[in-house]
Formats: sequence, C-alpha cells, structure tokens
Amino acid sequence: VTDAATTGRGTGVNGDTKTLNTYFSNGTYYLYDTTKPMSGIIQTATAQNRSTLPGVYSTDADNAWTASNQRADVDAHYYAGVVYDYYYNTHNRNSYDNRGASITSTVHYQTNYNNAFWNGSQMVYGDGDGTTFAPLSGALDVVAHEITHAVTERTAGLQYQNQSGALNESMSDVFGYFLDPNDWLLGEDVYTPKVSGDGLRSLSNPESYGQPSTMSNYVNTTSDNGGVHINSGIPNKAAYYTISSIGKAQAEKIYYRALTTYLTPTSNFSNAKSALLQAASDLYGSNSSTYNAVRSAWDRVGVN
Ligand SMILES: CCCCC[C@H](S)C(=O)N[C@@H](Cc1ccccc1)C(=O)N[C@@H](C)C(=O)O
Ligand SMILES: [Ca+2]
Ligand SMILES: [Zn+2]
Repeated sequence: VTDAATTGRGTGVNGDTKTLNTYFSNGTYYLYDTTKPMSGIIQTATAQNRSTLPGVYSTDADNAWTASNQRADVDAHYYAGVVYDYYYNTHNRNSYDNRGASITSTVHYQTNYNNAFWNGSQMVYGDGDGTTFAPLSGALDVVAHEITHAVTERTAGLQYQNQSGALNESMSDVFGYFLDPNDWLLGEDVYTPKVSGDGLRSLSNPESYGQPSTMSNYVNTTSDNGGVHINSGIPNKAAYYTISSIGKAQAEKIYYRALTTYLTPTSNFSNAKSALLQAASDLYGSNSSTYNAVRSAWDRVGVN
C-alpha cells in the first residue's frame, strides 16, 4: 500500500492559491498534515452542512483542491498550519496543549452559519450566509481566534462569562491580530463580503463597531454570556495602545506570558493589568519603558 505525505494545491475562500500539506492513501488525497515537528497531525473535515462533528475527512481525487465547495476546507487547513507554526516558532508552544495535540477543523457546519467556534475538542466553521459572512475559515485572524481559545482553555482557563469571558474573547482577538497584523480589524477578510474595508471588530476603534473602549462604558448585560463580545473592546483597546507603543514583538511576548503564567479562570480586567505588568517586569524590568507603556495603556481605558 502506498500511503504518503503529499503536497497539494488549493484555492482559498478569497480565490487565492495555496500550497497544502496533504496525505495520499488508497487512491484518495486527504487534508491531513503530518509535517509538524513532534506534533500530532493537522486534519480538516466537513460537516456536509449538518451538525454532526467532526463529520467526514475532506477528500480530493487529484490533490488539486480547486472546487468552489472546497475553498473553506482549503483555508481552514492552511491557516491551522500557520497558527500551529506561529505558536511553535514564536512561543515555543507545541500545539494548543503544548504536548503536540492534533488540530482538527470542521467546515461547512450547518447552513448559512454566521459563526466559528472551538467546542473544547476542535474548531468548527460556518459557511456564513454570503451577506454577513463568507466562510469563516477564510480569515487567518478568525482561525487564530479559535485556536487561541484552546490555548486559553489549557492555560488561564478564563471562564467564558462577564469580565473573565471578555478577557477570554480579547485574548483571542489580540492573538488574531498577532497572526494578521496588516490592520487593526478582526474578521475583515470574511465579514460582509459585499462591503470592503469593514470588519466585525476593531482593536484601534472598538466604538466604530459598537463596543466600549473604557471601563466607564462597561456594559452590564445577561446576553452574550455577560457581553463577552461587547466588553472585550476595553481590553482590546488597551492592547491597541500597548502594541502601538512597544511594538508587536514585545507585546506578543508579554501577552503570551500573562496568558500562560499569570491569568486564572476568574481573572478580571484589573487582574489582567497586573498580569501583563508582571509579565512586562519579568521580561523587560519594572522600570522599563515597556512596563510603563502597559500601565499607561490600562490607565487610559480606566482599569486600575
Ligand atoms: C457558538 C457560540 C459562540 C462562540 C463564539 C466564538 S468563540 C467566537 O467568538 N467567534 C468569533 C468568530 C470571529 C472571530 C474573529 C473575527 C470575526 C469572527 C466571533 O466573534 N463571533 C461573533 C459573531 C459572536 O459570536 O458574536
Ligand atoms: Ca485582521
Ligand atoms: Zn471567541
């Protein structure tokens, strides 16, 4: 039997061509990447527009993944590999559990599903309805957002409600930015495909998308698990100030260290400020301009 790791070619959600790590077995090609060091595999499946997970492996006959209904599969697979490489190369983290866990993605979840999520075991992507969203795996910052939920779950464990939940969401957005730093927008590559230049959220200007950016405008609500997608604007704005001041290279070190060393399941915004300051102190000193930039950022969003 001639099983083998192979290299394929695919078309992404936005019509771009990508090289894919695939696998050939028994006459069929699979979105099954065995190339990562010490890690498990990265594998992509389709729910075939139903809700059963993980669904069935995405397959192709000739390793040219160019059909229109394969675009979401191509990007989910390719971007999962990009995010794996980021955590491994930048933070020396071997997959979301730091022990080489396999990364599984399922696309074509339900019909016109305008969301993506981590379900505790895998990533799941809807195709969008074509107006609000294009297939959500088509954006690297979305894929990074979802995998970062898995990292958070295995480290800080931030409870998905109220302030800890907004922090959880913010960490996913901030690492979404670190993966896709071309702009301060989140989801711009798949959000409102008929409208250009917008995103679902903005780190630099949360208000432009209906989020608060100061503690004084924190939204007390029972919906959305206590407004986790609303109040994330406050830590997101602090991240914008921090990154703008000290740059991406130092910021991502501080954020990774705070997330994996100091934050806990019940951390609130004030605890996040302390965690980031402690990380900045550990890495750059408590009298450093880096430390002072982090403190200033959180002062400016009104978190003491
Ligand atoms: C199914 C239950 C809800 C899970 C929410 C997931 S983690 C989530 O936050 N998804 C992101 C997807 C995303 C990420 C970055 C950029 C664009 C879109 C999200 O923000 N979802 C919005 C639509 C929401 O759930 O309100
Ligand atoms: Ca982006
Ligand atoms: Zn999320």
